[in-house]
Amino acid sequence: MQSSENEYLTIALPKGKLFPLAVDLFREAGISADGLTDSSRKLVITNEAQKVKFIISKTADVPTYVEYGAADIGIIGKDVLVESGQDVYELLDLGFGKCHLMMAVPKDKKRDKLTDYTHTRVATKFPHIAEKFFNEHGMQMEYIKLNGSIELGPIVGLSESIVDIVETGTTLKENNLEEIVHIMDASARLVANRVSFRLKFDRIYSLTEKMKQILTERAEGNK
Ligand SMILES: Nc1ncnc2c1ncn2[C@@H]1O[C@H](COP(=O)(O)OP(=O)(O)OP(=O)(O)O)[C@@H](O)[C@H]1O
Ligand SMILES: O=P(O)(O)OC[C@H]1O[C@H](OP(=O)(O)OP(=O)(O)O)[C@H](O)[C@@H]1O
Repeated sequence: MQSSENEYLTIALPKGKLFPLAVDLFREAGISADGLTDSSRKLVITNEAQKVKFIISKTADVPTYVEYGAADIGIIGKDVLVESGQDVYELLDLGFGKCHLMMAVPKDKKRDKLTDYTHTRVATKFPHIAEKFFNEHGMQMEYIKLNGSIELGPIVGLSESIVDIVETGTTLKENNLEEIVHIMDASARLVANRVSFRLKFDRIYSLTEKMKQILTERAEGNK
């Protein structure tokens, strides 16, 4: 017999840039809850009629809630998902939150080729992705983990380079940095806990199909 907790679909949403986009998508898919707004300080928001609970989490923690089953599904950027190394089931590329991860250096300190940076310090919020990338290029690096404003690293002499997200390129430009190598593309993903996906298959599958349909209609509307 299922426990009453299993009657709910628990959804982990990241605070920050993806939050309003994720809320819009769920609303369009027919799932919402009173108080699901940017300004709310409530961490769990329940819609009893729909048997849905939203968990509002720090961005980097969404994959953890989903892997451990504290949330059945979640929305998270591919960058954060890969960095976390967490074992979740990736259901859908949501197409928003598009950006890419890259390495950048101060414009006036560019070296001739990538391998010329071997053994230098790189500041990043994504040390695992960075290390994998540099290892693949046979480069040993020193990684300095920062939690934000990564571009400061080379400006204040903390590191020679950064590995970070670029969306419009404005932050790089305003800080006299230049992208020297593209590492990976990213966008928001719908993910599921592997056990929840089996136990709550009908609900999760029909929600995924509904979202697919919405994304297709949005894409056609943009043509
Ligand atoms: N310009 C951008 N800057 C940062 N992230 C972006 C950008 N464009 C798209 N994204 C995507 O949005 C996700 C969430 O970004 P956001 O800045 O809200 O998170 P965060 O800075 O990690 O959160 P927190 O402030 O809680 O540490 C990123 O992981 C990435 O996938
Ligand atoms: O190419 P752009 O459009 O300028 O966007 C890129 C910037 O956005 C992100 O920072 P965020 O706003 O998440 O702040 P943070 O530095 O605190 O992580 C990222 O780390 C870059 O700094």
